[in-house]
Amino acid sequence: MSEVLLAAEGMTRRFGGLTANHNVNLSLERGVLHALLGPNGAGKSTCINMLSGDLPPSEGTIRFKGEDITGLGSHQRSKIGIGRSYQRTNIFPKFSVLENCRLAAQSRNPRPWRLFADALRLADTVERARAAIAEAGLAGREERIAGTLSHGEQRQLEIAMVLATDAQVLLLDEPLAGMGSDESAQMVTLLNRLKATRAILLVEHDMDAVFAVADRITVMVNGQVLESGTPQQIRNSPDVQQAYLGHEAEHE
Ligand SMILES: Nc1ncnc2c1ncn2[C@@H]1O[C@H](COP(=O)(O)OP(=O)(O)OP(=O)(O)O)[C@@H](O)[C@H]1O
Repeated sequence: MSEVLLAAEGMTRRFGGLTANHNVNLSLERGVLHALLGPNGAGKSTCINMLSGDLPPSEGTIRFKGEDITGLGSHQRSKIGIGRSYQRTNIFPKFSVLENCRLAAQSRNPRPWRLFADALRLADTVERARAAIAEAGLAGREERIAGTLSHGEQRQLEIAMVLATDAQVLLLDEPLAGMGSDESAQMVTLLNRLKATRAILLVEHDMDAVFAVADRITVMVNGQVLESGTPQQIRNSPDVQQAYLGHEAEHE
């Protein structure tokens, strides 16, 4: 049985006269990697920003496990299990891998200012950080200074930081950006592993990777959902082909 964790209903966002998302319906299920595709400016980042709580929708409802969370900000959403990574790497480069993840794990504690008075909670936070590091494929790198990691490892660290918050929904904004083919392949393997127990939304430009890893694909154009379906349905969709060909033609 599918378990819908996060769902957007009629989600709309206007910036002045521009409608960046119009009546978007999207649902993310546990065990499913859902990719969001679309040409530049289609509205993908706006969509992910509304799901993460970084941006309030102008209209529509966002539900987590059936409950209306439209009014919650990103910090509150992180605490209930909705985590996101950003387009640009967002780590503390001078801190170790473990410290980065411990800070992320700590951010979920209800009273972080009591942390140092509470040895048990500290141990729990470190434990969670270590587990996240291992799950993201960085075991053995705990003491490395984050800024000295390779680009690919830094993106893995970003994911480890999201995992350290105990996120059940992962909203990932271009985790493959700037990666070479070996690094991309590793990230694809990692995403495949992570989706078994979580719901993932992946915004990504690398089509090969998307088709290799996605169970479901939604294509946005001009702020609207053009098509949503299995990779096979999307690949064969005349509307999607038209949208992408049309877009490429603009750049010729
Ligand atoms: N804060 C903002 N203020 C005004 N307009 C914005 C803002 N954020 C996004 N937009 C506009 O909304 C539209 C959708 O942008 P968005 O960044 O969501 O697209 P995208 O699909 O993520 O693009 P890309 O692939 O280039 O990241 C664009 O026309 C963009 O200029």
